[in-house]
This record gives sequence, structure tokens and C-alpha cells, in this order.
Amino acid sequence: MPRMQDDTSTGITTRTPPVRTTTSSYSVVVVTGPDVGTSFLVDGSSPARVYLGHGPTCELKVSDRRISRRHAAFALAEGGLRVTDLDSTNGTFVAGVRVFDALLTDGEIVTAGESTFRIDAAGAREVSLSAAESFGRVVGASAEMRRLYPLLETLAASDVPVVIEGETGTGKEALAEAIHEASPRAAGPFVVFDCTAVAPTLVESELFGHERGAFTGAMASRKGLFEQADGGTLFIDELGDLDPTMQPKLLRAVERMEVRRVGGDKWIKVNTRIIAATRRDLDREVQDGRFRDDLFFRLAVARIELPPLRARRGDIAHLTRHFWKRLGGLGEPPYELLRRFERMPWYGNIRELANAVSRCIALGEQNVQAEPAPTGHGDAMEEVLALDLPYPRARDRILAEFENRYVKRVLTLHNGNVTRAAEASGIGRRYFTTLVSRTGKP
Ligand SMILES: Nc1ncnc2c1ncn2[C@@H]1O[C@H](COP(=O)(O)OP(=O)(O)OP(=O)(O)O)[C@@H](O)[C@H]1O
Repeated sequence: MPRMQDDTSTGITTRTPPVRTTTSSYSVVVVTGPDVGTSFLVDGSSPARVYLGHGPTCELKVSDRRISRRHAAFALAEGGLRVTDLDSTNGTFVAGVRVFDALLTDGEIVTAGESTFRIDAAGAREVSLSAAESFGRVVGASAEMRRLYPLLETLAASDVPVVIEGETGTGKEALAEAIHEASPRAAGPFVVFDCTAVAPTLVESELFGHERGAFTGAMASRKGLFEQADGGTLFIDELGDLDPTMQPKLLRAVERMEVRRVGGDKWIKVNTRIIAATRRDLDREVQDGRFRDDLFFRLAVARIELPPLRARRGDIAHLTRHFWKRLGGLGEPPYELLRRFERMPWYGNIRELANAVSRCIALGEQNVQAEPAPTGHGDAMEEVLALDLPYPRARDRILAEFENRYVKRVLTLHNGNVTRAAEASGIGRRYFTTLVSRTGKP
């Protein structure tokens, strides 16, 4: 049974949805130019942004070469259809004026390249939205997210490469993992590679492994991430930052599903699904020659855009409740907190929201579950000193208490993510994990 919750007090309703909903709709019709007659209907069943361009994955794909690969985006907005120029080479014009962002209404004409487009209001339309309020670990009840869920289910069942796009903190990695977990590969490994985290000279051995003696310091042979992810999914984060010299090698690995370790001479077969993410506009990277188009075609078989949190405000209260509960907040998050959060811009997106919730809980705002202190009150150091223990035992007690509180706090601040908590603590992941198990935290 889906959860029923209606919080009209915050102006946001997270009610198990009516499966059908009504939205406005607009047709974008090519009225002059090489693609005259082509049109695209933007309604509530479209992705949050519908792209115009000559790139292969644009919904409104045109052959006009004076239009950039991903030239502009259309999105339904209150009172009209919003057009946003995506830093195109030749610009987007409304009534002869170059625009970067404009609200269009019925009958308006947009010009780009050698083409003109007419915007036709197509009336209110009824569309179906998924009734789900989450997709695995990815939580979201806004129309923008519920529109995505059926596509995510289809992608999870398939084995095609996927590219997830979105600003930092929008949940790209969480979504990749959710797709993996909902896929037939769920029992296999989910392995993460961040293209920005490894020096360019080490990327090859990281991805494909190396043989003993392949380079100074290669004391033993080692499997690369492609092999480690065999039978599962390899998530390549920040794909747009992959060094150009590595791009043909990655293409070969993805096309043939075989890798050769650095310093090795045999090709090793792998069975690894690739999901990649980027905060960069890959079309622009391709257009500007920084990213190979053949690799782009191979990986962007399916493309998902995760809208920024400020573009799906309907999720703010829902996510706040989710994190509040997950991070140990007592009862419901305070009403004032929800109101304040709903007004904030969230440039750091969901990561920023999760951190804000954990700060509220950790810093003892209303409705916060009390931290279990050793005796329930007072300064832990004073309490241990008052026991008049021998020095080594007193020191161990205080250290244990410090470690316990430190680990708990940093884990809370980083949403339980051990890797990030270890980084923030400035200690190795392995040592941090030892601390976690010593303090009995998850
Ligand atoms: N829809 C969601 N529901 C629940 N938790 C989410 C959701 N989206 C993101 N998160 C959580 O927010 C944090 C940031 O998400 P994630 O790391 O997946 O973002 P990202 O887009 O990959 O960020 P970056 O581009 O910086 O790598 C994670 O702790 C993740 O679990």
C-alpha cells in the first residue's frame, strides 16, 4: 500500500498521487527551415526539459546545422513554455531579440539557426504519472521524478549503457546504484570510478588493472575496475572529465567487453554494465571536440537528466522527512524547518539538503533524539575523571568516548557514507572503518 500523507500546511502535498493528472501542453512546430513540418508536443509526460538540437538524443531533433547539437531546452512553466538557450553557438531569438531564458505563450515565434519555430498552446492534457514515491533508494514524489520512474524500470530490466546528467548532489550515483539494484545484476558488484579522483597517468591501470612490474611500484598484478565489476555494474562518475587519451581505450573496452591490463598481453573478457554520470553538458564537450562522439554514442544509449532540487520543489518536504527519519530525528521534522527549507535555493541539491537535516539533528534543534551520553548528563571528561581511575584506563575511557562521538557525528554529517566521512576526518577509509566497528556504529 503506498503511503498516504497530506501536508497542506506546508503548501506541499505528498499524497499518493492520482495516477492521472492534468498539465498544460504546447506544440513546438518548425515553420521554416530544413525541417519544416516537424513538431514536438511538450506536455506532462515529457521529460522535465525537452531538447532542441541536431544531436542524436534531442527530442526535437533537427538537421539544421546552424543549430547546435543541444541548442535550447523547452520546459513547461507556470503561464507558458519556458525556453532556455544552452550557450548555443548561434543563439536563440524571440521576436528578433537574442534570449537566454524566456517565457513563451501561444503563437510566439522562436528563431534558431536557419529555422523558425511556432509555439502553439495545445490545451490541458491528462497524463499518467507513476504512483511510486521512490525508485529503490532514490526518493522523490514530485511529478518530475514520478515521470522518470517507468523509464527507470525499463532501463533496470535492460542491459544498455546509461548516462545520467545533473548538477552535483542531484543523486546521480544514488540513481545508478538504484538501477543496478533493480536490475538482474543486483547480486553482482556495483563498482564506482570517479574520473576526477585519479591522476590521468593512473586511470588506465585503475580501470583495466596491471600486471606485476608494469611500472615502478606495481609489486603485484591487480584486477582493474572493469574486472572487479564483472557480472555487475561499473559506475563511471564525471565521465565528461575523462582524459582524451583514455577515451579510445574506454570505447574499445565497452564495445568489445574485453580489457588488457597495463603491462599485460592478453585480452580478458568481462561482462560489465556501464552507467556513467556527468555534471558537464556532454553535447557541448562533443561539439567543442573534447569528448569523442563515438564514445558518446556508445554510452548515451539511454540518457536521464536529474533535475536540480530547486526545479522539483515538490520533493523538498518529502526528502526532508525521509532524511529526518533515516538520520534518527524524532517524530516529524518541525513545521518551521520545512517552510524554511522550501524557500532555500539548494545549489548543492540533495546532498546539501541531507547535510542540513543532519546538522539540525546533530545540533539539537527541536524534536531531536537525545544523544546517548554515557550517564545521560554532563561533561564526559569530568565524569571519567571523577571515577579516579588509573591513568591508562581513564585515558582509554575518554578516548573511546571521543571516538564514539566523533565517528557518530561525522557519519551523521555525511549521511552514513563511510568513504566521505573518512575523507572529511582526514584519515584512511580502512582506519575509519576500524573506528566504526570499534564504536559499534553501522
Ligand atoms: N532522491 C534521493 N533520495 C534519497 N537520497 C538521495 C537522493 N538523491 C540523492 N540522495 C543522497 O544525497 C547524497 C548525494 O547524492 P549523490 O552522491 O548520488 O549525488 P551526485 O549527483 O552523484 O553528486 P556528485 O555529482 O557530486 O557526485 C547521497 O548521500 C545520496 O544518497
